[in-house]
Amino acid sequence: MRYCSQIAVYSPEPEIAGSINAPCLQTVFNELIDSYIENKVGIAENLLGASLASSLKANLMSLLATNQLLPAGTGNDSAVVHNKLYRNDSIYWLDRKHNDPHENEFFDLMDQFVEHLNRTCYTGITGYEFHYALYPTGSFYKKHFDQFRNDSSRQYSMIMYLNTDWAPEDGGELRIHTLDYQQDIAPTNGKSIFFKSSELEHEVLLTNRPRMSVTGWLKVG
Ligand SMILES: O=C(O)CCC(=O)C(=O)O
Ligand SMILES: [Fe+2]
Repeated sequence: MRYCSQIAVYSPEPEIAGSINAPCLQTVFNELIDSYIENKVGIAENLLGASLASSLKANLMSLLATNQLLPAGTGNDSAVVHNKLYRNDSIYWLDRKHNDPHENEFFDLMDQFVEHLNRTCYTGITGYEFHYALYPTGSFYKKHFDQFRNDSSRQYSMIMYLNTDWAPEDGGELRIHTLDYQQDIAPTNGKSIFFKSSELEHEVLLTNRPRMSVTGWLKVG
């Protein structure tokens, strides 16, 4: 029995025939989901894998070099506000239309994760959106929730870090706030984070080094 979003569901784990990676991927998917159920924030170390993490990081570096990153805003389409005192990262949306093999590999992985999540937790996710994010040295993102007040389509937040050799003095931790405790998570390479977008208030602490990630939301409706 597995509890997702306060709903108890039976979660059979059938073998997926024909894919040699399937059992291994399912283990990582379950690591992310089970740690989310236990601690409100799910963490898995090897969802992306070193090769995909390094390719996505190379994409992000090249977007930076060609001035394609845009200042991130807060709020959604109708009311995006750019307030550098609140957040000062830069972003670029991933899209299958780019025909980039690494972005497509990433989307294939997310499709499998969503399929697994919907099958084992009846979450009813119907879409997603993901962007690259670069936090330059000295940047941060103040305390916030990811679900918009005027739009509840964002159900789960996912963040995947692309930072090799991250040291404690580099800062840039993801700080999770709950009523009972505060948890700081270092943005180390390949680590994936998963939590409910309406539930957890969080922030990105000041980073002392450029900090890279892919961040996104699993959506309904
Ligand atoms: O990069 C992180 O650790 C968190 C980013 C975040 O909170 C967001 O983009 O909404
Ligand atoms: Fe956030």
